[in-house]
Amino acid sequence: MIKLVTGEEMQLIDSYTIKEIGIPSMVLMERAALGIVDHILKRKHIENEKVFILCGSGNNGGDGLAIGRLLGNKGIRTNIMLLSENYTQETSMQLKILQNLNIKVDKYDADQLKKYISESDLIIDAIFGTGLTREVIGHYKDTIQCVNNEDKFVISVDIPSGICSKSGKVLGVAIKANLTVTFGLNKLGNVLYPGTLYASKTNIVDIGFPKRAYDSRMLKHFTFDENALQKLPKREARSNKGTFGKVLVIAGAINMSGAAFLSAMAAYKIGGGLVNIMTHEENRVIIQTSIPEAIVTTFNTLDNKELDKTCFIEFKSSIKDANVIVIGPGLSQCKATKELLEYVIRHSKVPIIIDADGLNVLSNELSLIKEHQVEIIITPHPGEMSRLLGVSIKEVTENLIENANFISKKYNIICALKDARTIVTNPFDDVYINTSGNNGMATAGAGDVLTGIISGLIAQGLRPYEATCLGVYLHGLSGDKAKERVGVYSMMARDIIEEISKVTNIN
Ligand SMILES: NC(=O)C1=CN([C@@H]2O[C@H](COP(=O)(O)OP(=O)(O)OC[C@H]3O[C@@H](n4cnc5c(N)ncnc54)[C@H](O)[C@@H]3O)[C@@H](O)[C@H]2O)[C@@H](O)CC1
Ligand SMILES: Nc1ncnc2c1ncn2[C@@H]1O[C@H](COP(=O)(O)OP(=O)(O)O)[C@@H](O)[C@H]1O
Ligand SMILES: [K+]
Repeated sequence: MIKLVTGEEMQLIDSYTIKEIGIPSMVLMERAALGIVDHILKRKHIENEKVFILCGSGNNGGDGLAIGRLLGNKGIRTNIMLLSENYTQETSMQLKILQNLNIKVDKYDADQLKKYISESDLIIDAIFGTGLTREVIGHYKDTIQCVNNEDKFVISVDIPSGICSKSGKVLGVAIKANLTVTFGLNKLGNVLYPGTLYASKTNIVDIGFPKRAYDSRMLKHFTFDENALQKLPKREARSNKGTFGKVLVIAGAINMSGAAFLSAMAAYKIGGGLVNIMTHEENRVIIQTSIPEAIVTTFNTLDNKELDKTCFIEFKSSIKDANVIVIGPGLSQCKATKELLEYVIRHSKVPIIIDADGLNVLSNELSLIKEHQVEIIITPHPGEMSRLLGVSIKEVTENLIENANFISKKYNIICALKDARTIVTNPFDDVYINTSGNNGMATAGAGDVLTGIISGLIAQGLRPYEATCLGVYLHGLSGDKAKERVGVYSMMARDIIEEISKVTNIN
């Protein structure tokens, strides 16, 4: 698990380290500067290059001054410009050290700035870090625009200047970096859109924050890297298909068998023991032919699109047998879907994953999930979430974490809000931010695959929140493998399924 922090949280970690532990601020700053210099010195022809460092008045600017000093020591041609005059204590001390060494530091001058930018090969952005609190205006804005207008390699110190460290939003204007080197823990702003596009590649350097400084805080945001594959459920040697759980997939109205197929296939491919598909009677043959490994039970609808109630006899025993239930993919928004959903919520004793049309039906009657007895996971995309919350899609996508948090808390459920950075929340404020996946996955059916993966993980015994976070991560990773094989243009949902085995086959 990789923790992520807001600027505010990082500042608390900074001040705990400095005030409670006693590591001097200047020591941290020196290590931060050394971390950046390491990256600069890795450049192939750095000895022939010219570096230009832009510094603000806060400690991010202090890092910049220290970088300038260390590069000067290495004989690298460096120009430094300070953009303002009300320095923090540390930045004043850094400036004093540079003065003692007779290192020139320019004050802001628009013409000189343009000259330095055009002369340099590498620009170091140390204007604002985690202390940015408001819109960037005036000569700061002009400076950032000047940098962005020239095609130079830019390294941002900690976070691209102009990006909000908590939300990833651009506060007016922001540096477009080629590389961001961040300290201690990665900042949310470097991971969330649009900030992540400005940060480009992000490297984290350890500057000596003691582990206790992180552990003493309730850090709620996290992400995964490939180490998360260790969390895959263990497969006992002495086992049978019952060991790995039973998934019930309630999916597929007339002519919509595809969604049921994709969810069920994904549930099998991730290791679920047995999948029972409950689908419309019309889909029986196609489903049985396309996925003979699945058990098929069916329901029928009457002329008015209500459910033919005789199906409840078989339905009851399917629900009783299942370890996890998926409901919604391709069900359509008819009365039957509402009846099925209501029945499942009332009678299930196992976790329920509600997706697609299950969510659309739910948005007309959220009271259905108010008094649920079991864990509920919803997997909306922004359109479905906007209907659930009665707000615009823009409001959803601009505040993914807040919206996912809100619905999780209000209804006591798990929410996987799907986007290019899917967010998974629970009622206890935990926030998983997914960084796997790619734009090839913006293809019909990719969401059905995700539901199947999550259900298969729950069937094998993972707890619902853990399964949802891991499922989202593995889904993205499978998409990344599919990108390598077929590329983003040709990727189809079935390509993601095909790659699940490559992702899980780790031993
Ligand atoms: N000892 C420490 O505290 C350490 C801090 N570090 C660096 O310090 C940074 C955080 O430093 P600070 O908290 O001083 O904050 P920043 O350096 O991000 O700058 C904040 C300063 O800019 C001003 N400001 C904020 N928004 C502005 C705007 N829109 N227009 C103009 N001025 C604006 C603030 O009033 C403040 O003076 C980190 O990102 C990191 O780079 C590192 O050196 C590691 C150690
Ligand atoms: N640009 C992207 N980067 C990463 N993941 C993406 C991107 N676009 C889509 N996805 C993922 O693909 C899936 C699409 O799901 P969804 O919109 O429900 O599709 P459908 O309803 O067609 O099945 C989600 O899990 C989403 O996170
Ligand atoms: K910066």
